[in-house]
Amino acid sequence: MTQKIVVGLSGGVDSSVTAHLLQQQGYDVVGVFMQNWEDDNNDEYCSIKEDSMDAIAVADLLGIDIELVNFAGQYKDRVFSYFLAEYSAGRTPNPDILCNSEIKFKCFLDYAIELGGAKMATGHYAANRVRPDGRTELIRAADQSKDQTYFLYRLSQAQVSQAVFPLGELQKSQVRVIAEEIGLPNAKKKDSTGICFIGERPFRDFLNRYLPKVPGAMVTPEGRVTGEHMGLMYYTIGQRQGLGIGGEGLPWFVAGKDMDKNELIVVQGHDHPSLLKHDLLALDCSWILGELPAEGRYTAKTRYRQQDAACTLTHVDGGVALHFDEPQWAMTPGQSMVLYQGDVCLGGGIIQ
Ligand SMILES: Nc1ncnc2c1ncn2[C@@H]1O[C@H](COP(=O)(O)OP(=O)(O)OP(=O)(O)O)[C@@H](O)[C@H]1O
Repeated sequence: MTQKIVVGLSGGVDSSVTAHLLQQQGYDVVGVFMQNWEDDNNDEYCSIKEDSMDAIAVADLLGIDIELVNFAGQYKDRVFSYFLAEYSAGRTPNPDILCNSEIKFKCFLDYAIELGGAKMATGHYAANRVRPDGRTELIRAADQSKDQTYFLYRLSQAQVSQAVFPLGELQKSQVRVIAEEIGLPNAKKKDSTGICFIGERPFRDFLNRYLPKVPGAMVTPEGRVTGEHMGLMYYTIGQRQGLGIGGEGLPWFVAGKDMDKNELIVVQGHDHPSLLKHDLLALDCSWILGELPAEGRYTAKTRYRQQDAACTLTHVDGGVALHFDEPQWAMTPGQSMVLYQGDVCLGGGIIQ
């Protein structure tokens, strides 16, 4: 009997090619399109309707069944509420990471099992491999420029071991060629960008719909007032655009927030010492193999689009401390530190 596999079909190129490749491997493929966001005002920035129609067209072309499922309630409770709480606390969360561990690889996985699938697959650029001890590890994608392990670091052993990532060995250019060869209607569709529920909409307007803005002073670390900020939640460490202070000398950057005084700390110059730090504390950690990595040498990323950097890990109460060989730029509270050993993604935690 052919094995059933449930594929997350987003209407994009990657998941469409994923479904096709699994068909070729002989699986009985079922597609599922998830709706994770419901907007009451049906605005112009929301592409869910269009994406679901694309997913249906792809399923039609491939000759597979497709189910539409709504996880918007779960998304609000488990991802969006965290997103708002973090912004209120002056931090910069990454909701797409939580969406993977709480929705795509939890609600979706449960649903896939209900549908009779022994496994679930997505078009993520990542791979997994069973180790000699029987546990499954998460591996970087062959296409280093597309690798998405950073977004998957909070998956548990159970989640990683039930996932299939057919694009892990391919380059994105090969995926596009396959998409054209099989005549996918969406072969030229652009990659999605940004946080999924915000999409291309203006970020400040969106956030202000949910959180009140409290303007305050913009100050240098020495306490000199340089202007007014529009609300601390709108700014992130390392931000240069939108500060409204120009004039003489080097450009200005956000270097910190004083939540008690409602002040935004700004410094002049990309390489100002308060933006460059050797040390990092990560709490609320999650480890793919189910155990805290031993103290020692690793590499780590503190943002997605970044080469990982050499560091030394030590254990601390409730998490890990990293000391980087070279100072890292604009490490941001609320963002994730993701730890690697060679090509293996070990997990990570939230930067404090
Ligand atoms: N709305 C959705 N419904 C079902 N699966 C989804 C949905 N959004 C994303 N996924 C799954 O998660 C994978 C990674 O999502 P991501 O948002 O990174 O997509 P992407 O790289 O733009 O891929 P794609 O080209 O397939 O949209 C997708 O390839 C797909 O398998």
